[in-house]
Amino acid sequence: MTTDFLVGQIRKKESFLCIGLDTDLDKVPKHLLQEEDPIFAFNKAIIDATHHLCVAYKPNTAFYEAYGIKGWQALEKTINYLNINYPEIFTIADAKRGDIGNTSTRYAKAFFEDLGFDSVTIAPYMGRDSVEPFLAFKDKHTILLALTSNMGAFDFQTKMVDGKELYKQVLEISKTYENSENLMYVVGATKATFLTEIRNIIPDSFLLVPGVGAQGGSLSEVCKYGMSNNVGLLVNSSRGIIYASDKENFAQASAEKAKELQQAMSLELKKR
Ligand SMILES: O=C(O)c1cc(=O)[nH]c(=O)n1[C@@H]1O[C@H](COP(=O)(O)O)[C@@H](O)[C@H]1O
Repeated sequence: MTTDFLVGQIRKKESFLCIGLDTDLDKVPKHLLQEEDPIFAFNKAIIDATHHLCVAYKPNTAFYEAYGIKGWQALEKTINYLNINYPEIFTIADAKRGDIGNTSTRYAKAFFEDLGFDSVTIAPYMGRDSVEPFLAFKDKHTILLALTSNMGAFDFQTKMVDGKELYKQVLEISKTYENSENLMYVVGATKATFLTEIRNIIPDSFLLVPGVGAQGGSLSEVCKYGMSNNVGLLVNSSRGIIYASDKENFAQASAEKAKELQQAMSLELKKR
């Protein structure tokens, strides 16, 4: 998917919501556990109830890998279901990969070619040759961790390196990578005030912003400091939406939570 198409969808739906499909069988409604594939049954119900309110879905692969082959099959069914039924949706494999070039090429094939995701999250720690194999795929997006939402972000990401915070070095150096136009970045919603300086370095890049909802980040702060001329934001909520209820009406309840965020996003878009 091109970035222009994504921006068009954001304008049309008045939403830059990404719903995180962090599907955990300890948290899904009990009646689904009798289904042949409870993970897919849960995801399908959530997707059917919420697709008009969001522009992206982000399955975090940990939640699928945790169930072995069955989990991986559920992930494959989920991405196929999205690509066939809702091709206008931007899909993110939240896998946080990155390795020596030869290995990164195989990860890129796995997520972009075999599974058919539009994007994948990547850890930048191994540098240029670990990221460029992902960037080589046309109309696919590589979402580099810049400043993450967790407390551990302060262990390394904000440390000074050559007179500049490490996360700023990640932003600046990654701009020199081949096909860097295919880069997006992760910035946690809990770090919203950092967004002004981040936007000075990458004024137009899309940011995946997790951390509203369960982690306490503020949507209005993220928009105030992070919105660009082309919106440039995909704001993710996982638990805050998908576990709104553990009863039969769980999908409807998740749609209500998604609608609350979509309406707040619509207001933010109108402010600009
Ligand atoms: O890459 C991510 O998506 C990510 C980066 C980050 O800095 N913080 C973060 O929470 N995430 C992911 O975003 C999702 C947040 O989930 P909730 O806190 O339930 O909304 C999880 O899948 C996290 O793994």
